[in-house]
Amino acid sequence: MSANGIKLYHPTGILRGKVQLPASKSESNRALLIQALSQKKITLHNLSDANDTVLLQRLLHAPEKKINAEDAGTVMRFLTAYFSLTNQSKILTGTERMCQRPIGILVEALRELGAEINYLDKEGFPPLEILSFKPRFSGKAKVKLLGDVSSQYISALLLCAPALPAGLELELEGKIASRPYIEMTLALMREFGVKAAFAGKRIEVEKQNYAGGAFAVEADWSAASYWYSIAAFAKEAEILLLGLKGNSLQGDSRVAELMKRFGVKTTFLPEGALLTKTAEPEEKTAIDFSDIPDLAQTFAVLAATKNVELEMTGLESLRIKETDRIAALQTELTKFGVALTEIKPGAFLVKNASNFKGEGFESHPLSNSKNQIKTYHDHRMAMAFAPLALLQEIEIEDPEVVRKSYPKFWKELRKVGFVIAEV
Ligand SMILES: O=C(O)C1=C[C@@H](OP(=O)(O)O)[C@@H](O)[C@H](O)C1
Ligand SMILES: C=C(OP(=O)(O)O)C(=O)O
Repeated sequence: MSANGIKLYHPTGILRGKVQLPASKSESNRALLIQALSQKKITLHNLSDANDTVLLQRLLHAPEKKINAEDAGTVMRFLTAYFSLTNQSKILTGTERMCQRPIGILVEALRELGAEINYLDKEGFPPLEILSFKPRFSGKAKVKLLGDVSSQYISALLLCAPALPAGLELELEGKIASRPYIEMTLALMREFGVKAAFAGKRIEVEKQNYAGGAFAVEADWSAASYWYSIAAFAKEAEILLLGLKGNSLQGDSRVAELMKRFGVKTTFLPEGALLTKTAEPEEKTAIDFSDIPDLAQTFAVLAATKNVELEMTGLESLRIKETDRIAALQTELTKFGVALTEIKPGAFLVKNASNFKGEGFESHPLSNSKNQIKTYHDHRMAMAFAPLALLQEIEIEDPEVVRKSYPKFWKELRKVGFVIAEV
């Protein structure tokens, strides 16, 4: 699909079928980094087909000096640590947006460890020139860094830590954002025989070698969230998300419990997770997104158009993702008469002024002039708004954007009856 835009709708609102999810890009990218750092043979099964993963796999072993991480945050941050600490001289850049996403906290930590890194444009942002690594610590390296901007800096350092001459001790300062992603990193390290101690705000990793072995990447829970939203919007839904398991390394698996409040039930079957629409949403609820930032857009759009008053906290990191997700949501939700209002720093209230009760598609205030969704180079904008096609025909700009995490998204929508055409 290489259209400027697509229009989509669902003729019946009744959804039954089996759906394929992508494999987790977060797990895939950690596993790929561990594989590159291990001297033993590591076999990875079910790697994600997300562009973020395909890209990392290629760039880890690319002979070129100039490396382009495109719009992939984990790729940019993981490779910065990897090239620095394995002493590979590289120039690391990305899209225009990537060059506006901060990386100073990670670069500072790497410099303290002994990496020579220069900023090629703006201080604190890509592009970077990575020159050399001369360890500055004779014993265990100790670094303090802020934990409230991006957990990807912490994961990047942890993944490379076992290869440092005498291990690493990280002391996290401030709030720890996206904590489940740090836990996922440590779990993946453990999977390959590397132990770490995470107590309070201190994480310690001794010098160790990654063991060989095999690992199968789980299905992606962040991607699953759009299907939950689809189930909530449907008149009737029974959707089987193939391969999705309850006991997951991914923090975003919390979507299963949270979506009960929006009337979607999950039943774990041997084949995957069965989503069933059982009720209409609660009228008012609150969710803290500090641990689950990638779910924020899913819930904001769902609450907004289902007339749920939703208090969203822990949104501090949303302005430095693929786009300023707060601004993007505010602009697009206004089209539905919904305000996303800041009530204190990092906290927002979703409130629908149009009194729509979510009862049916004809009565929805979404009028033809308002049904064009802009996506701002952000895959999650496209996927979070797509379920609105169950209410009325909508247009989504730049459908290709989903390739970052879920290239087959539109194909899977078609399988359960969505009608999609290029515009
Ligand atoms: O480590 C990871 O795989 C990720 C961590 C999170 O980023 P932050 O730690 O920057 O919030 C998340 O938003 C991103 O999609 C993936
Ligand atoms: C924020 C995301 O990705 P990244 O930070 O890795 O670009 C995301 O996938 O929503």
